[in-house]
Amino acid sequence: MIINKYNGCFKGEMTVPGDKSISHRSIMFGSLAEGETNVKNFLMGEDCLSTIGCFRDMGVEIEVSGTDVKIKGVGFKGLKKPEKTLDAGNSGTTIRILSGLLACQNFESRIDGDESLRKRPMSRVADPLNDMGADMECTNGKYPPVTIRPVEKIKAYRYVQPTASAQVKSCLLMAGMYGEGTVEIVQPEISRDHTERMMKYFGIPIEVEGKTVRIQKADVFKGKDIMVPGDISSAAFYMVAACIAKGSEILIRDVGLNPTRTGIIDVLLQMGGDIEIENERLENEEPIGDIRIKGSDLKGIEINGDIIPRIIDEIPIISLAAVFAEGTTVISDAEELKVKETDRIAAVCDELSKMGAKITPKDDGMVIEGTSKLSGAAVKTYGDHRMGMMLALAGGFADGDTEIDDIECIAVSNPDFFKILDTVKQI
Ligand SMILES: O=C(O)C1=C[C@@H](OP(=O)(O)O)[C@@H](O)[C@H](O)C1
Ligand SMILES: C=C(OP(=O)(O)O)C(=O)O
Repeated sequence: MIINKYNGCFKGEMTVPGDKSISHRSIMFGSLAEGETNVKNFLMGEDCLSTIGCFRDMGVEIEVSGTDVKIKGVGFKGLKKPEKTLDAGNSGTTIRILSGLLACQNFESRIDGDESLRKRPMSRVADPLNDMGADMECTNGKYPPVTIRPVEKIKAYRYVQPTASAQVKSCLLMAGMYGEGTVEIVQPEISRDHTERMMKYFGIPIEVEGKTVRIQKADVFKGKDIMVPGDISSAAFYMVAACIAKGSEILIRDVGLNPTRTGIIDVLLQMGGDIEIENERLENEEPIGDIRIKGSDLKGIEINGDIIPRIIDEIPIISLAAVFAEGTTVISDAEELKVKETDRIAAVCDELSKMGAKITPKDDGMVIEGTSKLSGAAVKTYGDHRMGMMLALAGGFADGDTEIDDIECIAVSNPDFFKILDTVKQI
């Protein structure tokens, strides 16, 4: 795909598709509930469709109409043995959280994914699950496909997480629902807490105390209606575009504002961004509101420590904001980027460098010297949706044309990325 330089700014209102993390979890808990769960504003992105596929393969009836999803819950113990290997596609969230659930079923299962997923570590869930008494086997000790066999029982367990990860936490919470005693997870920093909130919403016995989360064996729970807020990780791309382009003013309505996800707002404010939150409210235990962003002069900052889990998926687009900021931005403590859909430290640095950015990788992040200038180049997404969307915007701000090798990957989290951008683009 060829991207031409944008000549104007961004003005107007938009909504973004439903939150990916919450959409995944709505299928998981809706399937395990008794009776119907109706989900509105579900993200019809490929990752969430993979989760739907996995539950359908385990006998759950799931009807999709537009962005509405009706799940006919089979109950806590009602999943059926899949006839084939479950396919998590490109989705780390699907394969990791599902592993915790599959570990507690009375049937053997196998779950696999695409070429990118097959390179992502599964030992981070297999090791603690096996310590709890599960029987999970990874390929070459570490990777998908994984095989999970039934066991007699899942034991009480306390796990101190070496790295903040909502996928690992959620996986263990899933297993904890079926366990014989308390499962306690201690987080180094608080990662996104959508699982905890959704468990509370469904009446599952979960307890949160600071960085510690505890779960007891769950009982039957009933289906509920779920309204999925807009995905702040998708909104982040438009927020940065509006910050960079002078004269812009956009309003993004109905975005999830869960404090474990709003690091992008904090980072942009600290960089000098002009951002206001309006119309804040709570929908099924999740905060939601509207975000107003105006074009502004950005400055470089240091980004590290406990904000990292709150911006983990936003770092590629924050890197682009840093290119258009005055001064240097240093991102540290972000080693986790190396095990996403691609190594996002290397990919961001290599591709933005091709466009003339002054960006240097380091072991746990990158250093970006703001130059406010990019030149069109031939760049690669590595099949990573967040790289695709970041490079598309980088191309719009670059002099000359930018050629992106594979833009299809953006369908993983925002199939309407360009359509939404066009609604606010001023020429
Ligand atoms: O639980 C989730 O929904 C997610 C957790 C994060 O991964 P980690 O748990 O690996 O940090 C994030 O990067 C991913 O996009 C979604
Ligand atoms: C890392 C991501 O997703 P997942 O881990 O679910 O593949 C992402 O969406 O940026």
